[in-house]
Amino acid sequence: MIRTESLSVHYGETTAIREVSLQVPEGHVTAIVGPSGCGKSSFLLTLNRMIDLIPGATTTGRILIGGQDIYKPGLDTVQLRRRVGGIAQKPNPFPLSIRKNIHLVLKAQQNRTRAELDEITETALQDVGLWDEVKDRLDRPALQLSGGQQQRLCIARALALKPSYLLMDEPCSALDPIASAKVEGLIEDLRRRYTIVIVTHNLAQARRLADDVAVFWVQDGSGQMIEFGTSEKVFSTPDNPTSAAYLSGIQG
Ligand SMILES: Nc1ncnc2c1ncn2[C@@H]1O[C@H](COP(=O)(O)OP(=O)(O)OP(=O)(O)O)[C@@H](O)[C@H]1O
Repeated sequence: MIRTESLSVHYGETTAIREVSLQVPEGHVTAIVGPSGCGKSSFLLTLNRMIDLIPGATTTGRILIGGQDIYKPGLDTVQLRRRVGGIAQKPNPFPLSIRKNIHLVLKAQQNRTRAELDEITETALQDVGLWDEVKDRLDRPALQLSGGQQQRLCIARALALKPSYLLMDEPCSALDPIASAKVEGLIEDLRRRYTIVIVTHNLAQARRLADDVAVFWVQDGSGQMIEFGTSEKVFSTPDNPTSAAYLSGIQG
């Protein structure tokens, strides 16, 4: 389970998100929705401490993942990021071959034979439904793949590290509708095997994919969570009038 307790993110003097407390149960897909600038990406960046890499960014509050406080002093952030994988908005394969994209992330951490690396690569590519499309061109540049294939390769690269949690920041927004539907279908396949937090502007997608939905909104100058519940509850009978208007497409 991922659990945030009164989590705030500050960029210098500005508070981007204020006191967000939510729980993501094991095996669930939780969608974070809300208008631009309400702190969705900032929230996601805290969950594998990628926010540490942004100059001037600080966090307060607590985050527990699998019961462990991920901000406790001395925590190994490399290990954390293996366990909590991130998928970016724009596909970002390394400018290397398809095979090397996966070998590289594995090699960085442990000694494996080439045969073992190839086996993990095949499994990861099969997991994202890409194996049949690329098995005859594994040594060709990853950048020659279509956008949707590149995004699935990036998901395969994350899966090769055997994470338990996946963070996805608008993983379909840079893709055309067909590629987007494929990636969405893939997320559907990954659910239950992984605990997923996905940021999306696509409310229909949130409704289709998510078990739980959190609505973020800027209030008093900072992003806050104004609604949280099961997808069914949030989309049918939201408690907060602002999120009700947003979810019905009237506002935002
Ligand atoms: N590196 C940064 N330095 C300073 N302010 C930042 C930085 N990154 C984000 N912010 C500010 O923090 C607030 C939240 O931004 P964030 O990107 O988390 O929102 P978002 O909901 O993900 O937006 P979008 O949907 O447009 O991606 C915004 O006011 C933004 O300008």
